[in-house]
Formats: sequence, structure tokens, C-alpha cells
Amino acid sequence: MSDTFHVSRSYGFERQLQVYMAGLQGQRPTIAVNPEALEQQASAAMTPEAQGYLGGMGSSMRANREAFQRWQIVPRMLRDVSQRDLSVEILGTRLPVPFLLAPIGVLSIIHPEAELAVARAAKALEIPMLLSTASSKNMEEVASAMGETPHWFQLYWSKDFDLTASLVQRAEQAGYQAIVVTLDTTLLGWRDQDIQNAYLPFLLGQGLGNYVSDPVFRRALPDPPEENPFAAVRHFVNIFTNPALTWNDLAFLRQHTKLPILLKGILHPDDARRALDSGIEGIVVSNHGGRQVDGAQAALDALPRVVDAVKGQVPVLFDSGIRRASDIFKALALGARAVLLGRPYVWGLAQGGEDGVSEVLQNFLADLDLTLALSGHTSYSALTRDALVREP
Ligand SMILES: Cc1cc2nc3c(=O)[nH]c(=O)nc-3n(C[C@H](O)[C@H](O)[C@H](O)COP(=O)(O)O)c2cc1C
Ligand SMILES: O=C(O)C(=O)c1ccccc1
Repeated sequence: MSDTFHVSRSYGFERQLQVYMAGLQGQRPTIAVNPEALEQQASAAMTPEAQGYLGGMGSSMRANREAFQRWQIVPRMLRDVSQRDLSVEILGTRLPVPFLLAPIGVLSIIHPEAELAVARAAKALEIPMLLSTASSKNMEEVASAMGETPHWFQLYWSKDFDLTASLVQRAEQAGYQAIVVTLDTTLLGWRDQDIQNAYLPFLLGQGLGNYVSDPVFRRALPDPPEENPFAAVRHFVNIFTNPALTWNDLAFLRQHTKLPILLKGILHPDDARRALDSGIEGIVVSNHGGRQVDGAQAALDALPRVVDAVKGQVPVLFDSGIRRASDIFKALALGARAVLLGRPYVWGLAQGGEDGVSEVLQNFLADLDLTLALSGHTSYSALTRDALVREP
């Protein structure tokens, strides 16, 4: 990837030609362009345990996808789409593209370079990243890999409030620009495959990058984690999240950071209103990719009601089920300011580390640009529900 990359208005067309010309010379893409094929390829490259971990509850995952099929884009013609803008404005900054990489924990299961490979690919393409609390690499390393490209920190709110404050302060120090508190995972859902495979990655000591590097976490251990990893894992399991949290606790977070706070995992419009009352800066509509509640509402079905409840007072972001550019288009037309891209980039990571992630992201950018143009629009930030129809 050249270091002069910018999302240009002819990006989609250029990428098409580049991939096509390479194909003509016998170099067909090794990372599948089609998302279903990409997922299959990635599964073949992973152990059954890793496949199970990346999976979810069939029903909620299926619901996420089906919800996208109920909305269709109605392209408009003859509107001069020669100048296109993929950027969106959020929390006072302009993101070059209308998506961020979703926080996905324990990526060392997928590839040894884990979140660092992801960060390098993202930075080269100016794609923002949201780092998980449960990352394999620590937040300071990932922040320096991201440099000037926007990066936010996802918070799992520990039972140990001092640890929570420490994580947030480290994120602020390291240059993260927002804190995204995940609300839907105060416990882990009943995940058939992980339980069947006896595979909970953090029980194997993975995904503790931000914990073993934290002074508050270390102080609570009988021995240093390097000497006694088992004690570190046991402590982590005891304190990692806090099902006793309530709306009142958000004030604690506010006292410990100057960064904007977003809440991830909202589906009910009353929770969205409650979030506004608590003075937060943004919401992420999500059902955690169908990994937490079997039978949960599809995230896209929840989006319009949350957007209506929020009435533009704070940005509403969206994730769960984004597989190609048209999905991003639909979520933005339904009122999301930006989306989080989840599993697809991990499928790229599984097959080619940094290069694999980069391929997937470049294809997304191209498809985003072409989808916008061919639908008759010039800016993702200006899309409205008029761009879509709902299946009767
Ligand atoms: C393997 C895996 C691990 C995840 N880990 C986290 C996490 O640590 N923190 C978090 O807030 N969300 C986590 N998520 C949820 C994602 O941030 C996002 O909500 C979800 O992947 C969206 O669904 P999709 O990938 O099907 O589009 C994880 C998702 C997956 C698939
Ligand atoms: O698996 C997840 O969905 C998730 O959020 C998580 C939580 C803790 C560790 C790793 C991932």
C-alpha cells in the first residue's frame, strides 16, 4: 500500500481496474472479493475452536442479515455524481470513511500479530479503529501504530472501579479520542459452540494485553502475571465486567475522563432516551453481532426507532450484520452517522494478517464509492430514508 493513499472520488473505479488488470495477468485475488466466499475461506483457515469463537447465536446472526434484505436501495439517475465524498463528521472530527473497525477481542487467536496487524492496515488506508478492552496487544502499542488516524477505546467496565478508571485514563493518555462503553456484555451469553469446544479464550490467558500492563490490575495479584498467569486469569474472570452497573454509574466515568463517552449495545428507544438524559455523547445500536441474546431483535430493525428517539441530539452509530457496502449505505440512510465493521475484517486477518485486512478494507472502500455513485448520491453524510424502500 502506498503511503500517499487518500480516498479519492475515483477510488472505486481505480480499484476495479487494478484488481481486474492483476487478474488478467494471472493474479486473481487470493482473498475472496465476495463476502460469503470470504467467510468460507477464512473458516477453512481457522481451527474449529476459532471458528466457534467468531460465530454466534445462529438465530440473532440470521436476523441481522435478514433485516438488511427487507430494505432496498432505489437508485436515482442523471444527478452528476462525478464528485463524491465518503467522509462523515462525528464528535467534531471528520472521519475519512463512514465506518470504523469494530472492537473485537482476543485477535491473537486469529493471527499472531492480532490488533497490530489490523491497526497497520487501518492506518495505511486512514480507516478509524475502535480497540477492544480485551485486546491481545496493549492499547499503547496499538495507539502508536494508529498514529494520527482516529482511534477510540472500547471499555468493559470492570467490577474494580479503580481498574476501570485506570483503563480510561491510560486510553486518554495514549491518545484515544473517545470511550465506547459496551453495555450488552455484563456477562457472556450462552455460546453453544464455545462451551461445546471448552473454548473461552481469556480462560486460556489470551486477551489480557490491557490488564497485565495495568498497574491497578497488577497490584491486585498475589504474584506478577509473568510468574503466575493462572492467578491473573482467575482475577480477570472475577472482575472483568460488572452486571450490577446502572445508569447512575455513568457519572463515575465522566469524573475520570474528559473524552466523549458513547454507549454501545442499545436496542430499545427508551434506553436511547435514558442515555440522552445521562449526558453521553453518542450511541451505538448493536446486538453485539448476535453473540449475546439468542432471539434478540435484529440491530437494523432497532435502528429507526432509536434514531427517532434521539432526534439528532447525539450521533447514532450502528453495527451487527454489515457485510458489504450496500449494508453501510442502508444503515446510514436509516439515520446512522457511521457504522462499525466487524467480522469481515477478521476474515481478512485470518487469511493474510495485515495484507488480508487491507484487501478486505480496500474492497469495501471501492464498493462504498461505487454504490454511492450508482445510487445517485454524492455524500454518505447526506443520505436520508428516501433513498430506500421497505419490502411490503
Ligand atoms: C469474535 C468477536 C469478539 C468481539 N469482542 C468484542 C469486544 O471485545 N468488545 C465489544 O464491545 N464488542 C465485541 N464484539 C462485537 C463487535 O464489536 C460488533 O458489535 C459485532 O462484531 C458486530 O457484528 P458483525 O461482526 O456480525 O457485523 C465482538 C465480536 C466478535 C465477532
Ligand atoms: O466475545 C465477545 O463478543 C466479547 O465481547 C469478548 C469479551 C471478552 C473477551 C473477548 C471477547
